[in-house]
Amino acid sequence: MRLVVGAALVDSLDAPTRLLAARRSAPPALAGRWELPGGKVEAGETPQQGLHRELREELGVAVELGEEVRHPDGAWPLTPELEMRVWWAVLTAGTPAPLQDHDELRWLVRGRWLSVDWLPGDVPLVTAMQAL
Ligand SMILES: Nc1nc2c([nH]c(=O)n2[C@H]2C[C@H](O)[C@@H](COP(=O)(O)OP(=O)(O)OP(=O)(O)O)O2)c(=O)[nH]1
Repeated sequence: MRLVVGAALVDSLDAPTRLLAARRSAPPALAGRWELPGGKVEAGETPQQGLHRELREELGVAVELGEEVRHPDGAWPLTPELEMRVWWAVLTAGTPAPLQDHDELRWLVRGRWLSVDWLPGDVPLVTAMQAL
């Protein structure tokens, strides 16, 4: 099982109102669907280190991580081969730009966090986040 890490990038850790969604540009099977920015953890990295690296590469930003958005079993199942862990995050430097892997970014207002076409594995996750 390969671990994917994602950021629930919001405007405030205490009272989040806006959530950043990113639209994938590749591969063809996933292009056009929305996800949380992030990616696969590499050998020798902690999940948090991998998440900081992915956010720097994909969006050109630095963040502060908050609490983990926990799944009761430890990680959110994505596919038979992939599972994801997610942390709340706020920007500390930079403005997110679709530098890599994405062709559009969108801040979603709370109450409308499910208004984009998320990758299927993200729907239960974003539903749980919005209910917190
Ligand atoms: N980043 C991210 N990936 C997700 C989410 N939901 C979801 O099903 N995935 C899937 C899509 C991909 O199959 C996988 C993440 O792989 P990726 O291709 O983004 O990883 P990566 O940037 O490390 O790229 P690579 O090493 O595969 O080239 O997880 C999500 O919310 N965020």
